[in-house]
Amino acid sequence: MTEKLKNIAVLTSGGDAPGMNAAIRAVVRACSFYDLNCFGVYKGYEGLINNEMEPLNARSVRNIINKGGTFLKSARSKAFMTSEGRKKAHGNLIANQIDALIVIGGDGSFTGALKLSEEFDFPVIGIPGTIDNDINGTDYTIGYDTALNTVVEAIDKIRDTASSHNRLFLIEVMGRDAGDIALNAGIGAGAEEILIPEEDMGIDRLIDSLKKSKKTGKTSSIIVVAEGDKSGKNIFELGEHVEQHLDGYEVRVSVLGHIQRGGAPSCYDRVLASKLGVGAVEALLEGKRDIMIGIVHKDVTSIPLKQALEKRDHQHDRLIKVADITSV
Ligand SMILES: Nc1ncnc2c1ncn2[C@@H]1O[C@H](COP(=O)(O)OP(=O)(O)O)[C@@H](O)[C@H]1O
Ligand SMILES: O=P(O)(O)OC[C@H]1O[C@](O)(COP(=O)(O)O)[C@@H](O)[C@@H]1O
Ligand SMILES: [Mg+2]
Repeated sequence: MTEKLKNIAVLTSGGDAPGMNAAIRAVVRACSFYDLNCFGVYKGYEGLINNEMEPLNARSVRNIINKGGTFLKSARSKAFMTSEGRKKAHGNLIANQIDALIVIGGDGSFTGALKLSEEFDFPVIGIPGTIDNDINGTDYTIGYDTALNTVVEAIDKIRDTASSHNRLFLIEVMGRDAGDIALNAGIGAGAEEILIPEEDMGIDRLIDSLKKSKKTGKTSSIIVVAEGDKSGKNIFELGEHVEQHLDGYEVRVSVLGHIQRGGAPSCYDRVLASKLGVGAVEALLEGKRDIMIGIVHKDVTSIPLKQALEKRDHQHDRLIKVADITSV
């Protein structure tokens, strides 16, 4: 593909993540460096279907490395889930003489990109951008580090109230299917208990554990609950259950919500995004396609996009033990 590679398109898709702008910037500037044309597609796959794209040059991406969100905007596109939608999207790529598409997004976006490649033999590259960190084959996804820092900062603040009022707080963090944010931010913020989607702790064990830690002299407690936890109760029901079964604490529930997705990216996310953006363009120049560019032990790596969507070995066990030990 190297000889005919001339025009690259880039889009951001799915939930926005801090560092997406830095990734777009790196893609655009790598194109400029290697003398390729870069087109920015607005609103993810929705914009691809509606032909909302324009050329970007090195100056189009000035002053965005420090900004959260994505200036290309993002979308969850229902139309792209249909074969008619994807046909339209492909038609627009061809009409604009695009040779390859770089998709910055999460597992859903990669599934869509893979369909584009399989159905129309169109070259795609994925860059993992999601706060969830739920992608196989990369140690980190863009936005995850920033989200962790945001969550820890928020929990630190809630801890002030928890300890001043001898309260137990249940704090819901994002992560529909992945417990990475809950587990890591939970350990970082010193939570007593952490509930994640990958492991059902069971409500009885939770109550027992809270009773035990109360006996050791704790006067307040923080329970971090991932959005997708498998306790079978939503966080408010869980709060009521805990209040009914545990003496001596007032219980409060706090749902952190979308503050976790916003804000200036951390330095780690900016550097990660820059490495992956450059890596994506260089991979295309090397003739690679249908891969995800990731980071493994500090090295920029590539794996087939299909593999990026496989169930990952999240290695939560060690962290769960660390959480148990450090919250004793
Ligand atoms: N099975 C699928 N087939 C085609 N497109 C998909 C599929 N799953 C997701 N997509 C596209 O990718 C978009 C983003 O996926 P989503 O799961 O919302 O976010 P993320 O990429 O962050 O996981 C969806 O809105 C849809 O347009
Ligand atoms: O913003 P929305 O549409 O409510 O989506 C919320 C979901 O988006 C996320 O923040 C990010 O998920 P994706 O990266 O898969 O889009 C999840 O943690 C959360 O469940
Ligand atoms: Mg996802």
